[in-house]
Amino acid sequence: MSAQVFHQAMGTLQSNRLLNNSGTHHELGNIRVQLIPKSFKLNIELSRNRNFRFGKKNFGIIQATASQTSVIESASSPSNHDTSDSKKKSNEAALILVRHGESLWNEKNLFTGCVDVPLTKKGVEEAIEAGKRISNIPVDMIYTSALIRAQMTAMLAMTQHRRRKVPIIMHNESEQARTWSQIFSEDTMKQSIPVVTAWQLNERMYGELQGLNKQETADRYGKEQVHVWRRSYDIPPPNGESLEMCAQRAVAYFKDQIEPQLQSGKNVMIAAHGNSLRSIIMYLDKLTSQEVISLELSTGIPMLYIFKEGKFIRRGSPAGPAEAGVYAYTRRLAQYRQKLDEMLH
Ligand SMILES: O=C(O)[C@H](O)COP(=O)(O)O
Repeated sequence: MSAQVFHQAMGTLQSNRLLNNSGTHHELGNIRVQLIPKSFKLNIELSRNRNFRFGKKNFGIIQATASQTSVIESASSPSNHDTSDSKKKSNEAALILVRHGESLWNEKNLFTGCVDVPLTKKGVEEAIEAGKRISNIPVDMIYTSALIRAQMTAMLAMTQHRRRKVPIIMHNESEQARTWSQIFSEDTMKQSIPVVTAWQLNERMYGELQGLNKQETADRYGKEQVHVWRRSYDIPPPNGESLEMCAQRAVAYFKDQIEPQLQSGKNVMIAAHGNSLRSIIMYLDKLTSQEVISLELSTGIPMLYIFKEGKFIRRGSPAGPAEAGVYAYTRRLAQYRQKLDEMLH
C-alpha cells in the first residue's frame, strides 16, 4: 500500500466524511473500508500496522493487523479527558526511556539478546526505583518490547507513579484478543494508560552468543573482538544483529509509531533494552557511529527527553524523590507536578 493512499484514507477518516456512511464499503485506492455502526468498527484491509486501539471515540488514525482493522482514538485526543496529563495541541511532550532492570541472565553475565528472561529481585527493585524517579512526570502512553523483562520494568515502575493511573497492555494480536480486552467505561479509560508491546523494540538479537557467558566468550574470541560485537555500530555478532540492523527496526518503529504521539502532545515512556535504546538515543542525540560505541545504558535508570517543536532535548536522569534535584524540567512539567501535589494533599 502506498503511503499516499494511506494518508488519503486517514484524511478521509479524520474528516469523518466516511463515518457518515455506515454499513457501506468504500474504495480508497487499494483499501476497502466498511463502517459497522454498532461497534463503530471499520474493517479496513490495510497491510500496515499503523497504531494501536484505545477507546472508540474521536476516530482518527487507523490500525491494521493482518486483515482486520479497528478505528482507534485519534492520537491528538488524550487517552483520558483530563487534560492535565496531555494538552491536545501542546507542542511539548515528555519522553522517558528506561532500560529494563537487571535480568536473571544479566546477573549470570550471559548474552541475552532476544531470549525472554525475567528480572532478578534486584531488577525488580531497580524498576521500582526508576518509578520513583519518574513519579511526577506525566505518562499518557507506554511502549515496551515483547520481552517480559521490559514489560515487568514498565509495570513495576508505574506502581510508583503519583497519578495512580493503571497501565493496561493492549492486546491487538488478533481480532478476538482486541474484542475480548475492550474497556466499556469512559471513566475507567480515563484512569488507564495504554501499554503497547512491540517486537521492534526487542533487544538486538545476539545470534550465536545468546546464552554464552560474556567472560568465557572474551576468553574464547578475545576481549577486543567481543567489545566490537557488543558496541560497534555495523559489525554483527555471529548470525546476530548489528546495532545498525537493530536500529533499522527500533528507530523505524519510534519514528513511525511513537514520534506522532509525541507530536500530538502525548507523554510517552519506553521501557526497552540496552541496544534497542542505544539505537534510539543515537537517533535522538544525532550520535555518529563512532560516538555510539561509547554509549552505555545502566539497567533501570530512566532518561528524560523533552520533545518540543520537533526537537528532542535530553534532560538527563530525573532525580529520585529523596534526592535534591530539579523540581521540574519545564513549566508544563512544573504545573503537572503542582497539580499532583494539590490532588494528593
Ligand atoms: O542482551 C544482553 O546480553 C544485554 O541485555 C545487553 O548486552 P550488552 O550490554 O552486552 O549489549
